[in-house]
Amino acid sequence: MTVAHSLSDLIDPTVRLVSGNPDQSIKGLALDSRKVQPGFVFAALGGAVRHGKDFVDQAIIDGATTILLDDGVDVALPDGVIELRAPDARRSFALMAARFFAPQPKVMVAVTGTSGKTSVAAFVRQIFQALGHEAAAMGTLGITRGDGAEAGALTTPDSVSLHQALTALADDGVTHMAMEASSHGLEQRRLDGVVLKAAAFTNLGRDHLDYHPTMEDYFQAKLRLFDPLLPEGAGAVVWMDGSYGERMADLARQRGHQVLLAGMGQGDIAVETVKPSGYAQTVGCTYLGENRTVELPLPGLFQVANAMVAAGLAIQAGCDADAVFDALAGLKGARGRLEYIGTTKRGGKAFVDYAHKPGAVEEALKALRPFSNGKVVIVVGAGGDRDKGKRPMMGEAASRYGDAVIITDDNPRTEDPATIRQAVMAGAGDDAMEIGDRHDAIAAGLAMLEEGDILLVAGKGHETGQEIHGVKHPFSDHDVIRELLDEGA
Ligand SMILES: CC(=O)N[C@H]1[C@@H](OP(=O)(O)OP(=O)(O)OC[C@H]2O[C@@H](n3ccc(=O)[nH]c3=O)[C@H](O)[C@@H]2O)O[C@H](CO)[C@@H](O)[C@@H]1O[C@H](C)C(=O)N[C@@H](C)C(=O)N[C@H](CCC(=O)O)C(=O)O
Ligand SMILES: Nc1ncnc2c1ncn2[C@@H]1O[C@H](COP(=O)(O)OP(=O)(O)OP(=O)(O)O)[C@@H](O)[C@H]1O
Ligand SMILES: N[C@H](CCC[C@H](N)C(=O)O)C(=O)O
Ligand SMILES: [Mg+2]
Repeated sequence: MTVAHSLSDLIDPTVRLVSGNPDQSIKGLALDSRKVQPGFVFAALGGAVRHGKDFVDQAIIDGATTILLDDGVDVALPDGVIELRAPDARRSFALMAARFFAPQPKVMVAVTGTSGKTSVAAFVRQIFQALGHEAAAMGTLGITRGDGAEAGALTTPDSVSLHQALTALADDGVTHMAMEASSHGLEQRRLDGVVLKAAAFTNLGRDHLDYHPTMEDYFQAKLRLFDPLLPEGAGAVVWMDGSYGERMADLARQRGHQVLLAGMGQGDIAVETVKPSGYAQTVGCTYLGENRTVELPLPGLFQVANAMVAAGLAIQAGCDADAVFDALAGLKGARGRLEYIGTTKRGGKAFVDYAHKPGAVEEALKALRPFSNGKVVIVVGAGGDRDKGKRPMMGEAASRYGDAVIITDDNPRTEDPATIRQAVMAGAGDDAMEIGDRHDAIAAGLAMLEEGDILLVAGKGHETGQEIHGVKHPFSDHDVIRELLDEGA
């Protein structure tokens, strides 16, 4: 439940009141002038495309009583409007949202990394649930509670929507929460003000270099989860196998966190053996030197990593380690993550996965290889209006780790689909096929399967749309495969 607050109760010490009355009653907060209502604070912030200062006049017409601005931004406000200034107004605004919408669920954890966030958050939510807690997850799949999900537009929602949602969940009895922290969300301070018990890092690989100027900037955005978001001395979990694990762990330790390391053959949670049996895996691991065996009901080595990170997060959040490791036997994969859909009449198996970056294409293909007695076919494309540099790298990973490659469209958005496909083809090599229409590409992939072969349809996972020339058409890899199998593929 939200009530009006006095402005002075909402602002952190870095905010300067330049003009106006600090006892003013605040009715709501908006980052976007189009959401302003009478009595609101409007934060006029610089964005990727525009600057909120250009919408201040409209916000005031619509009833904003208070305007929050970064220091140094040149805007003259009319008399009677309360002016707030801050060195990092985006952060101050998120902290304001946290105070405005309190309370939050009592136990919250967050995970960041290029790949694995949705899976880890889903696993932590399931572990919390198995241990008897009222739990929810927030991320790419929206807000998930029990088996139901309420879709959201972003992995990490803007700070107002996020804090409002947390409070609604807390008011509705949710005590335990697992959240995905995207690099955009961390950079844009969308999660600032969330009180975390523990946080985790999975890995860092090529993605989003349209938004972050360099890999180092991308790393620094991820680091914000450990510093400043995670309170000093709290529990951190770091998956050590990637090239950034050690550095992230060192920085987390320097910040004073209790760092739990996890990895293949290394760390406090060390995976020693993995034996696949059907689509499940028996994992032999040690936790603080003690041997454990986990029956993980999921295929793929990367899911072992995600399950171990999830276990670490739940333990760092205060759960009993024995109960946590027991709970791993009941995990279900997040929708569209290495999900088996069905078998063709000739005996080839079709999977859907959300691999839409080079490292994920590699991992997904490696994960499926043990299930194939013959070839692994991949249908894949790259998204429009996103990191262009990853396109040939995705094609390269597809042809290196797959036996046959079909390049298709995956949300070209406002770009020319053929141009995107060409960029992916450039990395995939001459043997790759190009079939723009995704339905036809999937049909061609299924038709190539013989007994024991595998088809991986990569990139869309849970998605239910294909955005072409700015228009979103209904499309689900899952449904298309099912239909084609039902029609006799
Ligand atoms: C590049 C990016 O991340 N943009 C996000 C950002 O917008 P922005 O601030 O840069 O927007 P802008 O258009 O430049 O506008 C500047 C300011 O003027 C304001 N404005 C603008 C127009 C107006 O009429 N009135 C007004 O007040 C805007 O509200 C904004 O504060 O802040 C907005 C509010 O939080 C987000 O909705 C928006 O997400 C866009 C739609 C988006 O597509 N983001 C994606 C890339 C994203 O964030 N993805 C990550 C996950 C990626 C992954 O891991 O794969 C995610 O967390 O989902
Ligand atoms: N630990 C991992 N290491 C490498 N690849 C992974 C890992 N976990 C998942 N993947 C790959 O990344 C894909 C997306 O997984 P998931 O949705 O869990 O990650 P995410 O970080 O939430 O991704 P996004 O940022 O796109 O939401 C999977 O379908 C799989 O191909
Ligand atoms: N959160 C990611 C999802 C990408 C999914 C893929 N299907 C694509 O459209 O590239 C993004 O917005 O970049
Ligand atoms: Mg995700």
